[in-house]
Amino acid sequence: MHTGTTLTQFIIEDQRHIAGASGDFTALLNDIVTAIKTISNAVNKGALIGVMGALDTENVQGETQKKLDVITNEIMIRHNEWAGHLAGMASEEMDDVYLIPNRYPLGKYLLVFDPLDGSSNVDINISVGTIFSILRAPVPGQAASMEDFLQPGTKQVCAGYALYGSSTMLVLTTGHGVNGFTLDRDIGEFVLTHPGMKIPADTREFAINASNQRFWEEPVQRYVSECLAGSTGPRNRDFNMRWVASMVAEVHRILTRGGIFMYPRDTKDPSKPGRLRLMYEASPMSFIVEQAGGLSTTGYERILDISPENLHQRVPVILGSKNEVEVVLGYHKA
Ligand SMILES: O=P(O)(O)OC[C@H]1O[C@](O)(COP(=O)(O)O)[C@@H](O)[C@@H]1O
Ligand SMILES: [Mg+2]
Ligand SMILES: [Mg+2]
Repeated sequence: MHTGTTLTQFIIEDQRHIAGASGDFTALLNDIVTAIKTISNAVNKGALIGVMGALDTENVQGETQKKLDVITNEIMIRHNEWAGHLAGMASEEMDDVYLIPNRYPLGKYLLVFDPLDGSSNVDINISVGTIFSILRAPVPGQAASMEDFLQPGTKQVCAGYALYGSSTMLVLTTGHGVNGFTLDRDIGEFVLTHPGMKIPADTREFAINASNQRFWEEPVQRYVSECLAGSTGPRNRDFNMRWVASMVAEVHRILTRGGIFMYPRDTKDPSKPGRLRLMYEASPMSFIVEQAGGLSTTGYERILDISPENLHQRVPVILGSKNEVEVVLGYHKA
């Protein structure tokens, strides 16, 4: 598909090759895209419309919610609940499954999302995003239970993220590679600008929150200290470091120029095997990274193979350039 193609045209063409495609998926994605455009406007307007700052409420993870965490969650719900494509929704900002109101028909898909990723950055005007994953409802047309959502990442029909940065971009996969679109506000359409995104296999750029160093396991301690030793150490080359504290921005950088992103298991809070959530952060990002030729692991297993036990389960995440992730994997096996 040539650059300049709109996202709507792209998806229609993509789905044309799927036998028995009913158009439901295309319509669902269209609703998600409308929600993302609405979120992009709200994030972009920021203080102008009084959406900066925190609320005195906490989400199920015990995190203080930002106003925009709740506003973006509402926008995703309102744009996706009515059209009859979904049997249920789940989100970082909602304890349980969101049941589609009786007045709307039920569909054959499930939508899981992180409405605002990187929310610690929203008040300081650093890139944030939205992450989403689409699964099939085990029983189409029937209200989904929590168990219906607990499917391994390999079962995803589609995964994507929106990045609200200097430009608003949408990057997604339906299992046929990864494509990036940029929002042209003049025509109100996402336009294909980054066809067939591929992660370079090698990199000299790592991303990790170094303030957690004393809690890391030995394999990660070793990997990071060797990167820091650079050309004076066993890796014989210098490395650069980045940490944006928005997973969407980190993954987008890696899709664009390579790199390795790590939020590994640490001993900071033994009850938490990681910081990032499987269903609406690690799984969709792993589908995208693998479709772009990268690797995504906990250090011990492929993230897409994990069978979820609950909606808000956390996992360690190590993803990015294939050859570099394999170095870290090797240290976990050593
Ligand atoms: O604050 P830390 O430890 O640097 O963690 C940053 C990580 O937390 C997150 O912000 C968590 O996501 P949410 O903002 O959606 O809760 C990730 O985007 C990011 O990679
Ligand atoms: Mg997040
Ligand atoms: Mg979030």
